Amino acid sequence: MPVTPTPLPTAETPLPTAELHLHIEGTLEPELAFALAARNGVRLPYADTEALRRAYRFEDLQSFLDLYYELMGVLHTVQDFEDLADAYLARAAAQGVRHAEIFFDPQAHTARGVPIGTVIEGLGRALDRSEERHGVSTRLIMCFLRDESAESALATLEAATPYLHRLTGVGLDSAEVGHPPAKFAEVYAAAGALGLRKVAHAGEEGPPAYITEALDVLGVERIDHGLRAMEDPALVDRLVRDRVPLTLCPLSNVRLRAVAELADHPLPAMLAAGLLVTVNSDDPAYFGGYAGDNYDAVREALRLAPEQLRELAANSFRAAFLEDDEERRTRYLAEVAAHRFA
Ligand SMILES: Nc1ncnc2[nH]cnc12
Ligand SMILES: [Zn+2]
Repeated sequence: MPVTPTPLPTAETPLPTAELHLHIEGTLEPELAFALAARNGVRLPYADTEALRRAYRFEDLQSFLDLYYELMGVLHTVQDFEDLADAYLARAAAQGVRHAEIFFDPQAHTARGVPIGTVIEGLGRALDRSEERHGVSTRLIMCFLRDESAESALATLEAATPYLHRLTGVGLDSAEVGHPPAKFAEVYAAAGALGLRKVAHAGEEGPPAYITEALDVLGVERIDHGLRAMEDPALVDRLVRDRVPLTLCPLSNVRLRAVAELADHPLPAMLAAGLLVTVNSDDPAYFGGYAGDNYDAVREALRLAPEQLRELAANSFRAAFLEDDEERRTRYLAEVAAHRFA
């Protein structure tokens, strides 16, 4: 019987990373959307996957969110959510993701009559098998929709209490401008009292003051995006001093026109300022790439050096909610340090 030699790491081995800013509903590829639509008898207002892909032209965050919420109408059963998460984990693993902290938007499903238990159960099934199937460790973060009421967020946290063992933290997403973090002070305090970790989107389209408010009023430990922090030097000093991680999403920023083009992205300036920045994919099915694609794109457009890419990857593991498994964090960091680029 011939023995298959263990392949040596090749130049193509992807950089090992943690993905910390990923909306699972934003991983719904057109092919899976049509398959689930057929399975659930849902009619999509697009002729085929190509017609749907052609709709992926966004003016801003809201124009994306309109399609994002429409398309998730194909998700109904435990199996649908399991299939969605499993497909993401397979793609992420192929691009070097070793650890994924996954956002989901329960209110977008409960508003359509899908119980929160269906969502968490389905995602949980995929996450339970992720290490064995894909070699990816996972955490689950439940997001509140900031353009819904504070009462709705509180009711969502209450509805999630039977599933607390599945949740690592809470987040805040959806339309940012006009919905400042302080609106959600009560639900964040309640989540903290339940032992949940706290993150929030801030400074994607909203002003730097929303970042300050998320830190001061909500007590968040990481800022999702934080792109506009650079407009406030005192805030940058604070974020550097307190080692507050920022989960940047470069391809998302271009698609949603937060930056004109990738070459204009402030990521190199943020690294140079000493900020703990990470690279993530946000909604990869919509924005043209998964985690590894985002690393490849910034490497090329911003001419990042190997040590800068390793720094970004190391930051992702430093910023991960891995306090319950420091041994794993150390192992991942060693993998990053040992990584050699082509
Ligand atoms: N980039 C983003 N900003 C805010 N909410 C979101 N929900 C999904 N993607 C988002
Ligand atoms: Zn996001």
